[in-house]
Amino acid sequence: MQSLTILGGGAWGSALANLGGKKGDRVNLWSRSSSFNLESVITGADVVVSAVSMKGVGATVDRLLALELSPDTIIVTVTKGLDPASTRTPSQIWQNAFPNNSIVVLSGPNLSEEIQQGLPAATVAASLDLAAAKQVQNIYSSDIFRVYVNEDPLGTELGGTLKNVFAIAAGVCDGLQLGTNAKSALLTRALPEMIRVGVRLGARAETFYGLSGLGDLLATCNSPLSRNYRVGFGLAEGKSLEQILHELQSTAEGVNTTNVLIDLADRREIEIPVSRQVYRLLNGEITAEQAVLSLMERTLKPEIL
Ligand SMILES: NC(=O)C1=CN([C@@H]2O[C@H](COP(=O)(O)OP(=O)(O)OC[C@H]3O[C@@H](n4cnc5c(N)ncnc54)[C@H](OP(=O)(O)O)[C@@H]3O)[C@@H](O)[C@H]2O)C=CC1
Ligand SMILES: O=C(CO)COP(=O)(O)O
Repeated sequence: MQSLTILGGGAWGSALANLGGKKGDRVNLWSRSSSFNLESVITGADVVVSAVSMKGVGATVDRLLALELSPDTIIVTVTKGLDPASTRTPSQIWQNAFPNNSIVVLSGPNLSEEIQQGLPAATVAASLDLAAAKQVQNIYSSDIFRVYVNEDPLGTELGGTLKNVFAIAAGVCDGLQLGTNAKSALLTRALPEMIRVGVRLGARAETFYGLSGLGDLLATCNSPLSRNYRVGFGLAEGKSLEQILHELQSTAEGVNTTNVLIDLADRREIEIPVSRQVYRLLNGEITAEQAVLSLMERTLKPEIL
């Protein structure tokens, strides 16, 4: 029996606590409002899963740094975001803070509401330490959750993070009722945009064709269960971002990710035309219709994949 501690009792943290308990492992679900203290659930944990949203990663890392976390404890991060100050990914932040611990990224097409209903899903546990990834694979695999492993944590993490920008675009596309052809074009052009960014940041291109990239792109861009999709849909309906986020009462990481991505792409001169229109829309510079028109009127070019 293994001891598993989930940090963050939001939608995904709660689902991961349920999934983790399927094999009889001991599971602790902790959030900052918990009555029990963090030290008691960290001590002796084989695996600690960080399921907080991006804005909580820094504070959660600091809390753990103040405690004695064993170097044998595997840290799993499931956050899909980018840090606005450093543009780093959550796994990079965790690895920097805990250089002696194995860091595993768990990411894939995993809409928490479907998983809470017991519907089947698959995901990826990725780490530079393959043994640690396999340990997480064994803990989480069940008859409703199939876990693959790979050794590209950055690519795995960036797939899940960047697709949120395109989920906003997909929500716009559906909200404006642009049709199946437009949606297909959007998703197909999104993938090379994700790969372009990922490869420049050091990820492997092929990772983006897997569950954590294309898989999560398809799930999130086609489901009203996705909060990022709902942001785009609301913008197409003419709602303000403030109103949408207020109604959502939950995390839509794509809003922050878009802003950080533009910052990063500007500094590194990476061409990200779809993301740029999402950025302009989120920041009130253009309407949803103008965003579509800008993409259609771009300079004609070969189809670069
Ligand atoms: N929901 C989903 O389907 C999936 C979500 N993810 C990713 O998982 C992450 C969490 O998402 P989700 O659970 O859905 O979001 P929720 O909005 O449901 O929950 C957010 C969680 O982050 C915690 N949190 C926020 N700020 C802080 C902080 N400053 N310090 C400590 N904890 C903080 C919240 O704690 P508190 O409750 O105390 O406010 C809560 O536990 C996101 O990055 C998301 O992209 C990944 C895969 C699937
Ligand atoms: O990442 C997710 C599914 O894999 C959840 O998507 P949202 O954060 O858009 O709800």
